[in-house]
Amino acid sequence: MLGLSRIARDLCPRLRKYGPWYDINVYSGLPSRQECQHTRGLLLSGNNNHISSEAGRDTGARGCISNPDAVVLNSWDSSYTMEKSKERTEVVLLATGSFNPVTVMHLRLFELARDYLHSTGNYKVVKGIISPVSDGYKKKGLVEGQHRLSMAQLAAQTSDWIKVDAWECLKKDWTETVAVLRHHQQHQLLGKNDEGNMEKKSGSRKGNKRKRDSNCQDIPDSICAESKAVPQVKLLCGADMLESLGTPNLWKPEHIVEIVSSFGLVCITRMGSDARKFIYESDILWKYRNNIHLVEEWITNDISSTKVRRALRRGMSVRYLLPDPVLDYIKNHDLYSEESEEKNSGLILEPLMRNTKKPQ
Ligand SMILES: Nc1ncnc2c1ncn2[C@@H]1O[C@H](COP(=O)(O)OP(=O)(O)OP(=O)(O)O)[C@@H](O)[C@H]1O
Ligand SMILES: O=C(O)c1ccc[n+]([C@@H]2O[C@H](COP(=O)([O-])O)[C@@H](O)[C@H]2O)c1
Repeated sequence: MLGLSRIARDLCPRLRKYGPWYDINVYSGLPSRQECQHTRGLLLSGNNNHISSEAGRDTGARGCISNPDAVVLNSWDSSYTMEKSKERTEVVLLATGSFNPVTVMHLRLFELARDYLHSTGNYKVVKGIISPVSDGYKKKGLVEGQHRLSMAQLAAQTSDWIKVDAWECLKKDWTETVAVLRHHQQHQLLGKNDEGNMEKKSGSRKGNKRKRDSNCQDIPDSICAESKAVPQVKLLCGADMLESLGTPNLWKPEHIVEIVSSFGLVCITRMGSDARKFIYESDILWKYRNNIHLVEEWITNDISSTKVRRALRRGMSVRYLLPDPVLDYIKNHDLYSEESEEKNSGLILEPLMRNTKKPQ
């Protein structure tokens, strides 16, 4: 802890020579991510240390601790620095849901979110993750996780940046979404550190991938090897999922706070849901509204998995609503029928079950 404060103090004069806008002010506690939107610079720490140290008092800029546990320098005057460094905060978009089955609209969510984030000039989306929910979610009509995973994988084959992750889906028990976000954020953190360690071991810096930051020229190698900020994982959802945050006993209030304060949401509008109104009417969401990106889908498209399953049960065509390989998979495995729709019938959805359990 003290070592980190010392490093921060040490770096301050070095950075200041690049301009008066830099100041390092390492806060205790977790600021919301919107305070860290333009993160870049030095990754100083892992683990659960919330560091409290002041290393300068010039007006203008500050560094902050962003979850999970990375200390980064960021600029107060973002527009100036953006122009100067052309660096944008890297983002990983995580979509959770049943994907029962995955539809083309699920893939569209990623494209819409990426376009929007790029258009702000502040973000660079580096990856999209589809994380189908576990069978333990116990939603009515939920077919086996292995099938939902396979279909999602077939759908994602058409994209070079959207991937499917099986971690959540293959667990026997249902995992709360905040834990899925934490898992993927941790994965990003470890990934970056591994990359740094590999470079240190091999002594090489390949191509442009890990180019040394020019602000970092005379900073010790041991720190600069980890100089790229860790991508932020943000939850990607449709407006109906956002509205589900208001369903009594479905989401834990502290999880909602963590999702919107520490991670952030990218929400795509959807017919039948009024996300703006919902945010306005929720004190928690309103407080963190700067960390909720609402993306208008102008080419409205109300494809839903429920409607697709209904059409399949009735022998109606769903071609062009799902990628062809997904359609073939459904046919080959005879996936959706009246019988499959009765799966979990009469069971209580796992989150409701957990949140309404009476204390012993
Ligand atoms: N047409 C759509 N517009 C906006 N968001 C959508 C749309 N379809 C799905 N989503 C979003 O995709 C995510 C995963 O959704 P999910 O797997 O529940 O599919 P779904 O089509 O909403 O299913 P269902 O019809 O059973 O509710 C959720 O965040 C959901 O809001
Ligand atoms: O984390 C929670 O408390 C929580 C409560 C309810 C639902 N979720 C997640 O929200 C998603 C909802 O998917 P779906 O298909 O029911 O719309 C799914 O990924 C669930 O795990 C998450």
